Amino acid sequence: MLFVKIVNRSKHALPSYATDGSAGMDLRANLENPITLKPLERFLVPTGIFIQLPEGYEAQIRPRSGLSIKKGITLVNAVGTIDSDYTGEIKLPMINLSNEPYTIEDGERLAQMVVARYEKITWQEVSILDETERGEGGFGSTGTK
Ligand SMILES: O=c1ccn([C@H]2C[C@H](O)[C@@H](COP(=O)(O)OP(=O)(O)OP(=O)(O)O)O2)c(=O)[nH]1
Ligand SMILES: [Mg+2]
Repeated sequence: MLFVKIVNRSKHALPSYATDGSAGMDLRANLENPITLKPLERFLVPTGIFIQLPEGYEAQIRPRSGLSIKKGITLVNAVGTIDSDYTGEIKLPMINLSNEPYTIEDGERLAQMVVARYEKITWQEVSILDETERGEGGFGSTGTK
């Protein structure tokens, strides 16, 4: 069990796992007034949540699949990274990829947060890399279907 400090300045309950097996906790908009995004409009939505991750951990902010496929509402940065030393408010850079306006309501679940360990590396500079089965092949090198 990993304990993580959180300050909740939102009007909403702490983010929580929806089911025992959920990887992410849903994050809610914390808004004074609803925000309407026109097609292709972006807005940095506040959550009112501030967290302090232990060193060696990050939080990944990921889109919600339902909202993205049904409404075209997603994160403009694809996956957000919350650094362990970031103690500011978690914000959600949302974009409307549909061709209709979309109104974000206060308390709406817009994204999900997954806490993950990461490795810090030290470069070992070499002039040539080891041979592998794939080598430099990528971008469809194994076939298209
Ligand atoms: O979706 C996001 C992405 C980032 N952040 C916060 C936490 C993160 O630690 C900080 C910086 O994020 P990032 O490194 O992605 O942004 P940057 O554009 O490189 O800004 P900086 O120069 O502050 O690192 O912004 C969010 O609240 N939401
Ligand atoms: Mg950065």
